[in-house]
Amino acid sequence: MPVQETDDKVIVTFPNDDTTSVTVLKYGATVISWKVAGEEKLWVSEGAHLDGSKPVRGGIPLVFPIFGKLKDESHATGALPQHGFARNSTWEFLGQVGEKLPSVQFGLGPENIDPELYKKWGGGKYDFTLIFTVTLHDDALKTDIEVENTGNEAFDFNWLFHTYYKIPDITDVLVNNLTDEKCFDQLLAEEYIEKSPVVQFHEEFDRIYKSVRNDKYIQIIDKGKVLMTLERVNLPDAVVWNPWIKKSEGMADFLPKLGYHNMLCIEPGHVSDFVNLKAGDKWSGSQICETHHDIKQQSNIY
Ligand SMILES: O=P(O)(O)OC[C@H]1O[C@H](O)[C@H](O)[C@@H](O)[C@@H]1O
Repeated sequence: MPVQETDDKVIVTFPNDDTTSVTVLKYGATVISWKVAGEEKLWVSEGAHLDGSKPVRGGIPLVFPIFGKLKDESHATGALPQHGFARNSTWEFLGQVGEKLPSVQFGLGPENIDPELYKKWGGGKYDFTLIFTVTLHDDALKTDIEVENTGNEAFDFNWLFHTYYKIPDITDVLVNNLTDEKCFDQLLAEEYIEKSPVVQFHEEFDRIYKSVRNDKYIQIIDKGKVLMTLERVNLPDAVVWNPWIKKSEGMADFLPKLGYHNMLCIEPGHVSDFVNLKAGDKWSGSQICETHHDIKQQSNIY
């Protein structure tokens, strides 16, 4: 069976190869596993709550309509909790939409959100539909989001795929193609131009790379070998995050405590400013995570 639905999740396997699969929890429409030829590509904490009591620590949580926590209480998203409500609402499974490349869809609207939480977004005056599509390739995973404003008022939102990759060891990996990009360092609260020829990790890391051209690949390279190549469609920003020792100690659901060695978040999104969606309009964005690729070194000079 290429698509199997249980009470709380949907499991999709590749035709004639059940070692390649993706599992999506209905809670948050969170991808909690993606295996290629039996090898897990995503990191999920051993302490993650998968019972709908808390956003999942790992996999691909979906961030909407706010990234982080806005300090400006007067903005319509100002009262929302960190990363909004998409990751902690139960989405509707809409069914299978592709066969050769198995594809499934999930939907979220105001009726699926805890009313108290929904009210925190502009007092509950916005009407919207989110359609999340997950497509399994033999060596890649594509996730698409479409946001439709089905109400009468324009609204502002952020979108982000908060993807946690599983890696052998953070101290051995580097990320390329971010040189000369503008970034906002969330730890220093400073904006500057990334000057490192490659991004490496030896302490807590939390940067929003802004307006990175979508024809740029972002690659995770482990000791000279490409682990993952990321392509983005209509997602200008990329957050790169590793909590390192102290921050992971402070997260009760982050286990084992040394787990930061084995994870790296690269999160494509539209977060450095808001998308303003007029009544009746649609917006969409995609991330494509590919496991096979040569090193693609790209600069900002072209
Ligand atoms: O703990 P969470 O709410 O899941 O957020 C986890 C992380 O998300 C993003 O990567 C942010 O850039 C980080 O600042 C934040 O710590």
